[in-house]
Amino acid sequence: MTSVLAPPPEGSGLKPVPGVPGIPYIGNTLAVMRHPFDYARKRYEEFGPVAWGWLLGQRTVTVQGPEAAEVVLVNRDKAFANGPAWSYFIGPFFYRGIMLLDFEEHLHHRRIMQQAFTRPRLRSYMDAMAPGIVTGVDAWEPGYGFKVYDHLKQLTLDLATDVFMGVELDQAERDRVNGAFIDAVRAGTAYVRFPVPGLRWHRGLQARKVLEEFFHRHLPAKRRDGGDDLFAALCEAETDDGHRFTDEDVVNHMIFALMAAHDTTTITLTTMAYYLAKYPEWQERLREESLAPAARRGGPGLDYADLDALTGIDMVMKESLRMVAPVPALPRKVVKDTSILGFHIPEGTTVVVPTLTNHHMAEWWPDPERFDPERFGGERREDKIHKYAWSPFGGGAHKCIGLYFAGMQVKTILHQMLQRYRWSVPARYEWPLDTTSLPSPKDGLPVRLDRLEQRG
Ligand code: HEM
Repeated sequence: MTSVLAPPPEGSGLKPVPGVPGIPYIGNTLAVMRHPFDYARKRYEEFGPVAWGWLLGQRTVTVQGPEAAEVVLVNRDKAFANGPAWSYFIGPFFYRGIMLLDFEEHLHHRRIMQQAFTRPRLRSYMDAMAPGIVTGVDAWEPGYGFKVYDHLKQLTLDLATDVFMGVELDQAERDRVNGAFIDAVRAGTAYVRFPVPGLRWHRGLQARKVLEEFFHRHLPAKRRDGGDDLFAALCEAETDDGHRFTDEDVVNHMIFALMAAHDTTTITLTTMAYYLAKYPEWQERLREESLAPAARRGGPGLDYADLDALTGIDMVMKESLRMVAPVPALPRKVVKDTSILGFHIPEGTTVVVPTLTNHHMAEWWPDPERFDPERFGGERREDKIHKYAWSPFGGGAHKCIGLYFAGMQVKTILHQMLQRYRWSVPARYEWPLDTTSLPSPKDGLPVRLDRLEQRG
């Protein structure tokens, strides 16, 4: 039954937010998680861009389309806060990560962190990352049933240890830290959200302790010796007016950055691999493009300067991020009464920008279910229809600080995959995408992987 979220203040001229809330607390959570696209479409047809319902135990307003996304993400009114919204999911494990800070404090940290993502820094991360990518991809064993998602997840995790931490670890310590990191990430999606020994939430809390102890132990040497890794960069980062991170800040930001970078990059690469398997003509086109810098230089490597020339990979990456946004929804808590597109939004409400489904709205994207990288190319540039139509990296003050890093890492890995292997899936294969947490293929994306003879 339709009901309104809250009556707008008299004389405000605002409209109440409509919706079908469902059973209190439970609401439509299962439908949203299992069938996000159908659910979003139906809701939009019935209520338009702003509607409410119970979601994950909270009164939640979901805003659809780029116009409403812009209001929330740009946040001119400072009415939408990240910390209280994201903390509900990941707070105990990613405590004081930059995405969980707000307003002045967030800006202060962001200005310092920006120093770790400058062009020269990115260039040196890329140099540090390249050998690990070559070795990691080259070690894959061709054959049938090669699980792309699982292998990419392992590769990006190994790279995170090298490029993010820059600490020499023996295998046992590497496994211990990687295991703790995986437990911390998993804990966010625990059903039992309090510490019962042996269950996810408890393991997440234990993992947080392991990670804190690890980074604190290595911090003095990092501060002293520096390096080409993100850990060193955060230790050294300093704004023009002399602000730096404390030891606590560095540890909190490292733990958060590992999480922010790992699954997102893995999902992007897996989606690209999936569509390139389904559309072999695109795979061949990208392979030719990838072989060009290799032929020029006489080796399979890639320079930072080569990245811009990989226009096909860039279009496929953008289209893959449109088809499957790795961060499917951006939650915010309303910290003072405000409005979105003329609707009254009371303090205390949770607001969600559903990036995953926004990218499939027929109102903004022609033939949205079609994989069509050319929509990002030449004259078409369909993303230009609205600044927030394509927003896999979010927007506003919290826009992904690692987006260039992500582009660099994704393109470098794909470049190596294209030169070494051809991969394919059976003609009618459709991947079973799990959307109950961050999107990922339930079957790990099994492909037939064939090794190519190296040219050049
Ligand atoms: C394709 C890969 C990636 C995607 C799709 C992605 C997506 C996002 C999104 C949507 C946000 C904004 C969340 C919000 O507004 O609530 C975000 C924030 C962030 N991302 Fe990424 N990300 C990616 C890769 C990375 C990488 C590689 C790094 C680090 C090297 C990174 C570090 C961060 C950080 C630190 C924030 C918080 C920024 C802030 O709050 O100021 N991300 N990311």
